Amino acid sequence: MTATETVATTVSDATVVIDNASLTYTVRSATKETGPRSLIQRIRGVAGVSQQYVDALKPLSLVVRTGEAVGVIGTNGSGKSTLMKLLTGHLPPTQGTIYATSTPVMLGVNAALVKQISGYDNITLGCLAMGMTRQQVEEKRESVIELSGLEDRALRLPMKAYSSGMASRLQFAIATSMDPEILIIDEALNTGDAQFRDRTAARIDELRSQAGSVFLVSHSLPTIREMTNRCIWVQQGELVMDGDPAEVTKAYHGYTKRMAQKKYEEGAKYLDGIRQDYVPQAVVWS
Ligand SMILES: Nc1ncnc2c1ncn2[C@@H]1O[C@H](COP(=O)(O)OP(=O)(O)OP(=O)(O)O)[C@@H](O)[C@H]1O
Repeated sequence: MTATETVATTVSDATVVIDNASLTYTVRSATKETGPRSLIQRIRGVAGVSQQYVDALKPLSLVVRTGEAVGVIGTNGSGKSTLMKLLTGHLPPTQGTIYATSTPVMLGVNAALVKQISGYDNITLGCLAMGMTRQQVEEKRESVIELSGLEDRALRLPMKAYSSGMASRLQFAIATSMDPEILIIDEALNTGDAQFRDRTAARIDELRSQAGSVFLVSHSLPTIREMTNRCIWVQQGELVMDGDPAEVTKAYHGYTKRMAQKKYEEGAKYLDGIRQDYVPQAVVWS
């Protein structure tokens, strides 16, 4: 990294501003010490626990503007989910600051729906949990049902009887019912069928056109190309590329292909080249 590009940030068009934010996890684990001394120390809480630090995200800055659907790619463990958790406020950054015009709504594999109650009841609960009034829930109910694409018979069943694709459909319909200004989709599309993917693509376009922003974390490069208009590549906790989805996914594929062929040295060199070309952003308020 040789230079830093200054990004003038006007409040009028930015939905998310990440200003030099990083995240280090602290992992505590039991050590393998044995013997009477270590037992006493353990009881006293002064030994037997070691602490490790994982730099999941190195300091990064990013400005996302209205109308952008940002694809987030990177190999396993590269820091994508950690970045999304910072955006939603599930984790505070170790350093730096994150600003958002409204709280991002996360639609992920773990989105909370209650397995024991029916799809219909989950619509009510989910919408209420997102802050709707009873009247707003009733007004939205039909559109949520329609977007989910689930039939009356399925919606009457407890959610524990749903396939993962059916659950994803319902999660998606509930999470987007509030027209969130910032929507984060973390791998939730992987379980859906073609019809669900088409509905999702249409809904993403709709949200973007209402001056919102969407983040889409996915390992599927065609999905990223199809559904986003900007793509960031996070690798080993670092933002290494940011740009047109076709270009970024092509470069990423160049890296993963080499690694899959066990050309590790060549892959590392290739990644270094990508890193060198990336001009990090620095946020300056104007
Ligand atoms: N709760 C945690 N405690 C400690 N380390 C963690 C925790 N969660 C993630 N990590 C570590 O942080 C790094 C980034 O993980 P993260 O889940 O953000 O990656 P990811 O890009 O989303 O991966 P994947 O594609 O596999 O979902 C990894 O090294 C991971 O081991």
